[in-house]
Amino acid sequence: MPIDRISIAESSGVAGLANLQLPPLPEALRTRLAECRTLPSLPAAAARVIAIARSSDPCLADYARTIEQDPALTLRLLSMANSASYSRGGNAVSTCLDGVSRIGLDATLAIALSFGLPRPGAGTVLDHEYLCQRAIIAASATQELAQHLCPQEASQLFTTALLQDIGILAFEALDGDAYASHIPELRQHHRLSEAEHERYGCDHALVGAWLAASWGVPAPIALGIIDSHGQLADGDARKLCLRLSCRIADCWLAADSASAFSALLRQLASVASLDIVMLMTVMQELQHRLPSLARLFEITCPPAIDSTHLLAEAKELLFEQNLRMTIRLAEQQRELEALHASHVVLDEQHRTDHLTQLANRPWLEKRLAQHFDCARQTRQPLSVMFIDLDHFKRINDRFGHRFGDEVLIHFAAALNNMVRESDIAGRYGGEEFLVIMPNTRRQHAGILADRIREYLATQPLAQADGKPLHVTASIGIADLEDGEFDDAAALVDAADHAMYRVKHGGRDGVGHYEESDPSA
Ligand SMILES: Nc1nc2c(ncn2[C@@H]2O[C@H](COP(=O)(O)OP(=O)(O)OP(=O)(O)O)[C@@H](O)[C@H]2O)c(=O)[nH]1
Repeated sequence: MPIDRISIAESSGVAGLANLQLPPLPEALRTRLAECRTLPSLPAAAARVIAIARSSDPCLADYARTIEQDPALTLRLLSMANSASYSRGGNAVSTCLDGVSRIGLDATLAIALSFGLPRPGAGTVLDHEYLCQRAIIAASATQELAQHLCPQEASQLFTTALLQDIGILAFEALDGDAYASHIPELRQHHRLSEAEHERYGCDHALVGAWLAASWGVPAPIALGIIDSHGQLADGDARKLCLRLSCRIADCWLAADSASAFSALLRQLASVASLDIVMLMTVMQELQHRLPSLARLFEITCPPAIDSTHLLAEAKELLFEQNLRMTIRLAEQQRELEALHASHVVLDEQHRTDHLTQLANRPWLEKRLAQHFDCARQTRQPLSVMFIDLDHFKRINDRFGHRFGDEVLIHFAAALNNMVRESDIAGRYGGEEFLVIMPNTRRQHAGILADRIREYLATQPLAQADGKPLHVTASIGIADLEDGEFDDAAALVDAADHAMYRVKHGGRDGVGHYEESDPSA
C-alpha cells in the first residue's frame, strides 16, 4: 500500500506535532471522518498528557501537574499505582507525582489514552463492554508476551493493543446502525476487516491508527495499530506479540474458550519463537491480572478460562512437539552420518591412485612435506625410497598395456605388504613408486630395499605365455642426514638421482644418495 503523509497537527489541531507516515485513507472516508463531530475523543487533560509525552524532555512533575487537574484521570492513575501489579506490597500512594513515578511514563500515557476506550452505556449500537474487555485482555497479553520476547517494548505494546480497536468506534460514530448491520458479529473479529474493506475501502486498523494519530499519540503506537492484524510468524517480535494478543483475547471471550484456545495452541506449534510453556505462563499471569485491570477500567471482569482443560491440551501438544523434535533429530543424525560416509569415500578417492589403490602422487607429496617439517623440527630420521620397475616398456610392448596394468597392481599389493605400518607406500607415476619412511635411517631403508628385490627375484609378478614373469627394480634411497635438503621435493630428487645411478649401472640394484657424487 502506498504511504501518504498525513499531517496530524492539521487533523487534530494539536500544534507542533511531526508528520507521521501512514497508508492513506480512502478519500471519501477521510472527508467524512474529518467532518464527523462524534468521533471518540479524549478529555482535555488526557490530550495534554499526550502532548507532554511527545515533548522533547518529558518530566514526571509535568505529568503529575496535568493529571491533578482531572479527577477521573487522577483516580485511575492512583488505582493503577496501588494495584497488585505495581504496588508489590509497598505503601499505598496518594499523590499524582508518587503515582506517576511508581508506574512510569509509558503506563501513565496508557492511563490517559484509556479514556478513549469504548465505554459501556446507553446510546451505543455495538457491545462496548465486549470491546473494552477485548482491549484489556489484548493489552495485558501483549505486555506479558513482550516480557518474554522483547521486554523493552512491553509498555508501549500495552498501549498499542489497548487502542487497536478504536477504529471500530470511529466507524460506529460515523455510521451507527448501518455499520453494525453490515459487519458480522463482533466476536468474529477475523471477518470484520473483510466486511469493512468491502464497505469503506479500508478496515478499522487503519482508521484506528488515523484516529490515534489525530490524538497525537507517539508514532510507534499509531503504526502498531495497523500491524495488529496479520499472520502469526517468526521474525518481528513486536508484531508477533500484538497479533497473538488479539487472538488470545478472541479465544478468551469465545463462547467455548477451551476449544478456541486448543485450536490456537495447535496453530502456534509452527511458530518457532513461541514455546508452549512460555504461553502457559503468559495465560496464568493474565488470569491473575485481569480482575484488577477490570476494576481499574470499570468494566465487568472477563470470565476466567478453564485452565485444567488448557493445561491438558498443552501437555499433549508438548508431547507431540517433543516427538516431532526427536524424529527430526534422528533424521538429521542419519543425514550427518551419510554425509560423513560420503565425505570419507570422497577423501579416500581423493588420495588414492585408482589403478593400484596405493597413495597417489599429490597425497605422497603432501604427507612427505609434513614428515619433512616434523623430522626437521624434532631431529628425527627420515628416509625416502624411489623404486622404478626395469624395462617396463618391454612388458607392455610384448604382452599389452592391460597385462602391464596387472603387473603394476600385483607389485603395488606386494609392496604395501612389505612396508611397515608407519611407512607410506604410493605410486609416484607410471611404473615408479615411492616409500616414505619416517623415523628410519638409510641402513634400515636398505633392508626394505633388499627385501623388495628378494621378493621380485623369487615371486613372479604374472604368468606370461604359461611361464612365470619376473620383474626387477632399480631402487634409490635418500636419508635426511645425507645432505642439506631445502625441502621435501629435494629429498625425493635425491632418491630419484640415486635410483638413476642404479639404472645407469645396469639396473636391478639399490643405491644410496651421496652428496659428494659429482653427478648429484
Ligand atoms: N601398463 C601400464 N603401463 C604404464 C603405466 N604407466 C606408465 N606405463 C608404461 O611404463 C613404461 C615406462 O617406460 P620407460 O620410461 O621407457 O622405462 P622402462 O621401459 O621401465 O625402462 P627403464 O626404466 O629404463 O628400466 C612405458 O611403456 C609406459 O607406457 C600404466 O599405468 N600401466
